[in-house]
Amino acid sequence: MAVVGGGLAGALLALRLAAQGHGVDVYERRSDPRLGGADSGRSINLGLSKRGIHALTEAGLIGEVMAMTVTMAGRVIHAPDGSTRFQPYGKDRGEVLHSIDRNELNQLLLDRAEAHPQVRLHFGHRLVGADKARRTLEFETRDGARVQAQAAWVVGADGAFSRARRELQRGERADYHQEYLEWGYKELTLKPLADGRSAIELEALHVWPRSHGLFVSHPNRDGSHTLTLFLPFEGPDSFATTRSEDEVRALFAKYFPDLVPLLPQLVEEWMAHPVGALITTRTAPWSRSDWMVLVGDACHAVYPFYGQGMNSAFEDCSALMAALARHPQDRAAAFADYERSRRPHTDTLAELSKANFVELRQKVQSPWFLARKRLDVALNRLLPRAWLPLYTMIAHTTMPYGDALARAQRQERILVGAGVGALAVVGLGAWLVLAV
Ligand SMILES: Cc1cc2nc3c(=O)[nH]c(=O)nc-3n(C[C@H](O)[C@H](O)[C@H](O)COP(=O)(O)OP(=O)(O)OC[C@H]3O[C@@H](n4cnc5c(N)ncnc54)[C@H](O)[C@@H]3O)c2cc1C
Ligand SMILES: NC(=O)C1=CN([C@@H]2O[C@H](COP(=O)(O)OP(=O)(O)OC[C@H]3O[C@@H](n4cnc5c(N)ncnc54)[C@H](OP(=O)(O)O)[C@@H]3O)[C@@H](O)[C@H]2O)C=CC1
Ligand SMILES: Nc1ccccc1C(=O)C[C@H](N)C(=O)O
Repeated sequence: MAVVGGGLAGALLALRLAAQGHGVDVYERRSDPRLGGADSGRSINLGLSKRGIHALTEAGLIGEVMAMTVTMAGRVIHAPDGSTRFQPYGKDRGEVLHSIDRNELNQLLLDRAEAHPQVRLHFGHRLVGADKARRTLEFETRDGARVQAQAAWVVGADGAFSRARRELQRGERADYHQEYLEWGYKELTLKPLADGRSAIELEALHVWPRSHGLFVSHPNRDGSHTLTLFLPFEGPDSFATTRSEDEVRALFAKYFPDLVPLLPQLVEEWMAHPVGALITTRTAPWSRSDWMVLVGDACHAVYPFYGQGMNSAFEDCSALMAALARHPQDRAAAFADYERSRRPHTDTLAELSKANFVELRQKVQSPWFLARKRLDVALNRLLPRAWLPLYTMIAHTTMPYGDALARAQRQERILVGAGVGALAVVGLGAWLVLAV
């Protein structure tokens, strides 16, 4: 069988399938990232949380992966006046996120996959076509040659701009919805101090929320942080209007003055680094007969603001493996079962990811929002089984995303009901006092 895409989900799934006895050919468009080189990917680092941890545990890799991470105990919010405020990610040190370099993680997964005798990796192979009737895939290699491969069945794990999805849907009654965010992103590096210490709190995700831009940073083990600036593509103070050195300096002086002394290479990095686009996709079906099935961003790309893209892609691998185990004799039924049980929840994740953009940009500075967060954590400490904040359920449990949202909405209704009740009691009390 074949896996298209040797990224995060593709490499993990290859390993899991090989462990079940499948012979797996992995086709990856890039050259081998372990050899370095220009197209070995960007330096994005990612927040690993419970769902990803669970899937990596199933694959027996969690020990090695954890050794590559930096703990993020909470968010540090940087206000425009330079003051900071810490918001923990959960009720205790067990409820944290883990920052990991995507390239390092990908390389580890590829190493482990390649070490399995049942796995063969083919780099520099870009999927360009598929013949569903003949069960063949067509790839373009680095030198522009076309090669064909026969595959008993195929997993499309080729990311947000998936070619496998396009091929799966060709000539079918299929849905595809893609939404672009009007904001793009650019990565910058906040280097460690001369003595190797981090210039800002290491064990946290940092956020600089502004009306017109948002910086988020993930820590690295060497004390540096990868900063991601989210900014509108067009309009005033946008990527379109920030092109010259003076424009870059002016943007930072206006919105992020506290970052300027920490980024001596700001202008050089700004000029050298690309602006990335962000999309949300929804698609159906996720599979075709017993031949092809999609996982990860290929079937549900989400905005990165909840930090769940990779985690949900890894969770897909677990869900697909479980569905295959439930239907050992009927792969088509396994694919359909996987999609049925999973798609409503990844649809919910897409909405949650959009909502967290608003939370990070606007809400995190509101006193009302912060009080509400604190109440959530306090109730969770008091009633650890009965009361679970939404963030806790998404980041620190494997509860299906849709169930987590429904439960959070029920809790919200209880809180509103209790608030209205409390107000009514106070009001009644006041009336009685006045009436006597
Ligand atoms: C700025 C940013 C921050 C993020 N932060 C987080 C975070 O904190 N936590 C989190 O969980 N997620 C995060 N994500 C999301 C995460 O990166 C993705 O969800 C994750 O990489 C998806 O994994 P995947 O295996 O589905 O796809 P990918 O990891 O993209 O792998 C797809 C692979 O397929 C290959 N490929 C593509 N086309 C072809 C083709 N035609 N033929 C062969 N191979 C092909 C690609 O080269 C790639 O290697 C973030 C994303 C961004 C952009
Ligand atoms: N949800 C999201 O919005 C995002 C998710 N991601 C995820 O992270 C993964 C890796 O990220 P990264 O290495 O930065 O990926 P890139 O942004 O470098 O994209 C990888 C490839 O996808 C194709 N591509 C990029 N943008 C578009 C577009 N607008 N329309 C069509 N094709 C496009 C290009 O292929 P070609 O050169 O052949 O044209 C590009 O080389 C992605 O595969 C994706 O799954 C990444 C960015 C955004
Ligand atoms: N990975 C990201 C990339 C960009 C923006 C935010 C994130 C986050 O993970 C935010 C985190 N989940 C938070 O809620 O604080």
